[in-house]
Amino acid sequence: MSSYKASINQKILRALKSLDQAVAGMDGFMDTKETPAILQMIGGGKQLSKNIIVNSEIQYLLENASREDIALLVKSSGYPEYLNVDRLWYKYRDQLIKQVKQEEFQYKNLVFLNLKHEFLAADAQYSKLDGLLGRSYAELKVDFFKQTNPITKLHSEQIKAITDCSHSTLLRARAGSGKTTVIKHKIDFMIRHAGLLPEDFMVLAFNKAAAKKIKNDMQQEMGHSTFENARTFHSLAYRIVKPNGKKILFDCDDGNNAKQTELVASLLSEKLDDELKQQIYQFFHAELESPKGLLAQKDYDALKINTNQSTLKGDTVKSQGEKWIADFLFEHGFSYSYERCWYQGKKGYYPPFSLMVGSDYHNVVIEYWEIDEKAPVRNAPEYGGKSWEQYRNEMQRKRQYWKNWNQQKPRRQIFFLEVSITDAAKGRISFEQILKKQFASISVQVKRRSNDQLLKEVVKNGSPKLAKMCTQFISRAKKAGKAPNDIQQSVAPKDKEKVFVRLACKIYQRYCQVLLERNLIDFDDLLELATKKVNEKQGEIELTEAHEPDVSLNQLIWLIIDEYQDFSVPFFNLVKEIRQHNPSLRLFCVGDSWQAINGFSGSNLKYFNSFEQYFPGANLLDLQNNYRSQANIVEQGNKFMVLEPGASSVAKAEQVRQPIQKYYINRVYVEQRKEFLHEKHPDYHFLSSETKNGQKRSIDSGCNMARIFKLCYQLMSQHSFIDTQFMILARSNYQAYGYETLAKFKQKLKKCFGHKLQYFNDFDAQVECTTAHRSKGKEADVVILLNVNKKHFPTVHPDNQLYSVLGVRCSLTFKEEERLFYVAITRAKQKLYLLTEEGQESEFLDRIDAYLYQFN
Ligand SMILES: Nc1ncnc2c1ncn2[C@@H]1O[C@H](COP(=O)(O)OP(=O)(O)OP(=O)(O)O)[C@@H](O)[C@H]1O
Repeated sequence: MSSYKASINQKILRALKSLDQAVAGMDGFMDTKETPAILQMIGGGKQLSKNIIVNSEIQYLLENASREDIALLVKSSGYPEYLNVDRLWYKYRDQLIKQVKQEEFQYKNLVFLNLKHEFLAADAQYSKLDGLLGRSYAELKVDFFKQTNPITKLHSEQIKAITDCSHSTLLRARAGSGKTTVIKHKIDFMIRHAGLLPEDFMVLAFNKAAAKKIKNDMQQEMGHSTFENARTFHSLAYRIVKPNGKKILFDCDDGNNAKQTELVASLLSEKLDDELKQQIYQFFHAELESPKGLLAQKDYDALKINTNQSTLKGDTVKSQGEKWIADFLFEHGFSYSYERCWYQGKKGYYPPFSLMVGSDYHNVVIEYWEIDEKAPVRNAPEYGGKSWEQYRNEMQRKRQYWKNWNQQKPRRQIFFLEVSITDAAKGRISFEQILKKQFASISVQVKRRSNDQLLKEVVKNGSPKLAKMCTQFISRAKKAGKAPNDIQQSVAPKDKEKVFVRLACKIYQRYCQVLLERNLIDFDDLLELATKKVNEKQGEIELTEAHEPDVSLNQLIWLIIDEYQDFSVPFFNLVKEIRQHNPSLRLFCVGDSWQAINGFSGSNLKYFNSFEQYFPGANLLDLQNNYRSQANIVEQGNKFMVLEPGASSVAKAEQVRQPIQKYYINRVYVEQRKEFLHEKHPDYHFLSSETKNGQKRSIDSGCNMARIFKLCYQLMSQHSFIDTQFMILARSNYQAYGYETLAKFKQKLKKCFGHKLQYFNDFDAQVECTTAHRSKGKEADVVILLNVNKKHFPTVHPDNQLYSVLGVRCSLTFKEEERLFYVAITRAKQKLYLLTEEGQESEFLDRIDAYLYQFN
């Protein structure tokens, strides 16, 4: 018999004995030494009827055992024969239930009375009773909450978390399950029932906006006007360190490291000897090594499909072959447009390179083919989802397109040059010779620009990017506790990575020196200094500013951490140090392992997955329901993450089930023919132009942005402008042309609505344009996700390979991209639109049910 079953049987027998005696009219008894103490506890000083304990056992029996079970058990256990099970069962059952209910009611009232007056003290006592009583104490607290908040809409699973008082708790829950809601109600509840003050709590959020929202909601929604203490880790560290005299190297405590990047950029330019210039050139010239063999096949495939190569000019292209062409053109002074749109009917065709050679219009087009047409073995392009035959047919169509073009436009001839993987097979030098011959065949002589000129331009174009990469390198190295020398001594990386690591270490060394010389500290230093100071002062640290209520680290009662899945080494060290000196500080962490998306800033899921290891004796709680989104969105989110460990979510929101809609952006037609366009034309607002020297010219050739604006406009117009909240999400801030920030994108989108703008209640408040990363914790009725294309979702940035000495792995990056997509799609309450391009669909789209729609 399993030990579980044995313990149940024992419980039944014990209850049976009590039942027997209760029926015999005896006062209930319990042969345990603890009894008086327990009764004392429940009664809060008063002695309660012993029957309460006994009755809870009887109730257990009545609820858990059938008559047959009992008879069997009695027989097998050699229980006194005078016990007549039938008599007990039928004659006294109802009477006993009534009695039990009545006594339970009294008991509950007493417990509630104590909880009401002194929740924490009572809780400390009662929590020990769990297991001895008929039902769990946590459930009893849920009843208490409901009695004191009769009109609450909160679910029992949420109330359990709200009333939980464990020393360390991790609340695990998926998107939209009400984690933030629990935090707010927990503080509110404890203020009302545990006699705590707003300043007894500190909430740590992962960005400034989230901290501000919690603070505002606590003040306005929950009515605790003096609640101030919701902040980011960096703000906490700042308040601990109070770095008088030292200047802090950041703009805000929001992970925005613009000032740090600026400093690194200045170091890059001030130390620019010839050797460094050469190294920078070498870095941008080298292509990323294929990590085949170092990665599992699946990860390698994902990397190949989803990575770009950066070029000497500073843009990104899709393959190594394209990079070689781009660099060749750059080194030989050709300016090119990458993936310019040429129309095939209403559909766009985007050959990789369009050039103007000795002409004022694009007259040379270069294609790079990813198959070997002549090889006997018909290998399909390695990645791209097309068979050899499909690819070949497409090549033929494209060739025909240029033939037709030249026949139809004899005065605007296009030279169509083709190179392929066959030409690339013998390496870069041989490939460049072939390109030279191609140009010679159309009578264009090519000449390499001077070294000086090339170095100057590459350094100028590449420095901003390199500065960002070095900043990232420095920050990762610091978080990993590695000094420049440690890194240089570790295993030598390969080629491009080697050039980068050498360069980055040089800058890192200089960066540390400059910080010392200029008395500066950065984000990472700040957290380290904070931990040291808590140690030195043994936690006796005041956090407050003039107008705020006093908050001292050692007097805090509850530390609440939101988005705990993004916890990192420096955060853990700081929390551990604070608790060292305030050991009774309760820790309540909430998070979702499916939403861990901050690996790039050093967060590590180990703190979430092994919570009990880091906080021994911890209590783990779960929320299963999703209250935000309509059922289909919840189910598609679950489906997308099906291979990830952990429970999925159950839809609870009462909204109409609707399909997820997918749109091809390249099927949106925007009128751009001058003869049809005038200010009143409906498409006019979607186009973008700039005026230079009095001349108006389009900045959106191919109307790539116009299509996005038009589709967003059309989709948003399906909903009420008065009260709908819209969220437009992009993988990164960069869009295109003049819309290099999402703020600018929003300004333009606003203009697209023309006179219809008046129908919005407040366009700026109702429409949010942001990145998938920044959308975490937010929600909207309607979400439009842009660019659900290859190389965007997922963006497995090839640069990640450059940080492998610091433990960064492509496979981990890919997982993080999946989680980012999950975050993005689960922001939607009612409607989710996914915008993609035909032929460029993200592989993520295959993993959810999204249906293709189109506007006419
Ligand atoms: N019991 C409930 N009944 C109805 N709505 C609820 C309930 N709990 C939370 N909500 C609502 O569900 C939505 C999601 O809640 P909340 O933002 O707290 O979830 P979350 O777990 O923090 O989400 P995420 O992790 O995705 O940021 C909010 O609109 C909130 O008001």
